[in-house]
Amino acid sequence: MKKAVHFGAGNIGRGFIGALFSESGYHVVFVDIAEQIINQLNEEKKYSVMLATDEQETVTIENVSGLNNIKQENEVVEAIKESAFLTTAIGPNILPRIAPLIAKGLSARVEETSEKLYVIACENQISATDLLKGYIMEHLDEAVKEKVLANVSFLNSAVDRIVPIQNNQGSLDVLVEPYHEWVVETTQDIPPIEGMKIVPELAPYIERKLFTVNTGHAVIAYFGYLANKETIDQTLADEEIHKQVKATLGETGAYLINEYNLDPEDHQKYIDKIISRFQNAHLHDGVTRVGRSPIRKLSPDDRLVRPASQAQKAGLSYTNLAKAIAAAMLFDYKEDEEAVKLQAMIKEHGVAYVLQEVCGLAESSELAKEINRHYGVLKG
Ligand SMILES: NC(=O)c1ccc[n+]([C@@H]2O[C@H](COP(=O)([O-])OP(=O)(O)OC[C@H]3O[C@@H](n4cnc5c(N)ncnc54)[C@H](O)[C@@H]3O)[C@@H](O)[C@H]2O)c1
Ligand SMILES: O=P(O)(O)OC[C@@H](O)[C@@H](O)[C@H](O)[C@H](O)CO
Repeated sequence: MKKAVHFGAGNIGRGFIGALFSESGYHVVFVDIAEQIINQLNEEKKYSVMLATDEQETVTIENVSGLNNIKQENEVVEAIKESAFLTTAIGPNILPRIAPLIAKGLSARVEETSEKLYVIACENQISATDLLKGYIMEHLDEAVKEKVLANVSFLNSAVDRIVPIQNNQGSLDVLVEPYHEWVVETTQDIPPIEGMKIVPELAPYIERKLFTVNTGHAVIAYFGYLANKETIDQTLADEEIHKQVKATLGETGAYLINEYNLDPEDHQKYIDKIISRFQNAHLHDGVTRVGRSPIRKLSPDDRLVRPASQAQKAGLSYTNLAKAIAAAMLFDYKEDEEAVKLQAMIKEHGVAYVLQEVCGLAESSELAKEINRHYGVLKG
């Protein structure tokens, strides 16, 4: 049976990418540090993916197993040697940590076979696979690098499916929204995978996805958190926040339409569809999950700062994005390591310092001034 090795047996790993490989006739080897999930995958050899709809349709995902990347390095290397695809859904910050083991696997593989391997990072980050490739290259010597570059294709991608934190401790089953989109950038002929869409240029797809789905999500999460809401759908029921989301997506929309020559009517339909996805009450998607890792979300190329600075450059409105950035800076959720770090930075050095160090915005920039103004108002 064909094999795919997937790093990260979490929500997107089991609920989306791993499921698509299994449905496409692959045996999926999940690699993770979560011992319990790995043991369960090896014992149960299957799990269910349930759709968050009234009917709760369920699909059984079979041909799965698990490996622990800390305790089973050699087995992971073997799996990399035997696989046609290597994918990740582990979080952008974790990619540098798994790179040494992937490098080891690729080194062993290219010594034995010149069969193509496709490496695809499925993270919410622009050029995540290119970044992963860079981290891997740091661990390869020159001769091996050449072979890896000849036999391994590194493909960027955009992934879209809302998978909340699961409320079923001890079970491998995953509740997911019905909608999904996986776009992979390549001009090569690659083995077909159910649900994978191939495009020659990813930029319009990933920017449209990140700056609509993830920007909208972030706005709901940060304003919802400030308003003591628990879930995304509950927050969106608040009229003021709903208006704020629409206004912010109006700003990212104007930038996207301008940048990628999108049809404004089609883009409005895309926004409406996404807002309806956020309203799915079956998901119980927490504002603290969606707002997680605020330092990552406030970085220059992510869902808030990049569309705001791009809009500013294009002479478009960015005031609602600036307000959302200010709300993100007030996310003081104690169980989120990055939120704690961000609050400590603000307390010690002030907002202007954080805008410079985290968001890459000079104090003198109009955008930084606008964010600072909103921060003052929101903080009260
Ligand atoms: N959940 C969603 O709705 C969604 C949708 C699209 C994209 N994404 C992206 O997918 C990625 C994963 O998100 P998720 O929601 O599935 O997160 P998750 O926390 O459910 O899954 C991440 C998995 O990675 C594992 N992990 C963490 N550190 C590791 C390490 N050093 N070695 C091996 N495994 C490790 C964790 O144990 C966990 O099982 C993120 O980049 C996220 O932005 C998520
Ligand atoms: O995964 P993050 O932390 O980058 O973003 C949180 C959510 O916006 C995200 O997981 C969405 O649910 C997902 O991107 C939908 O496709």
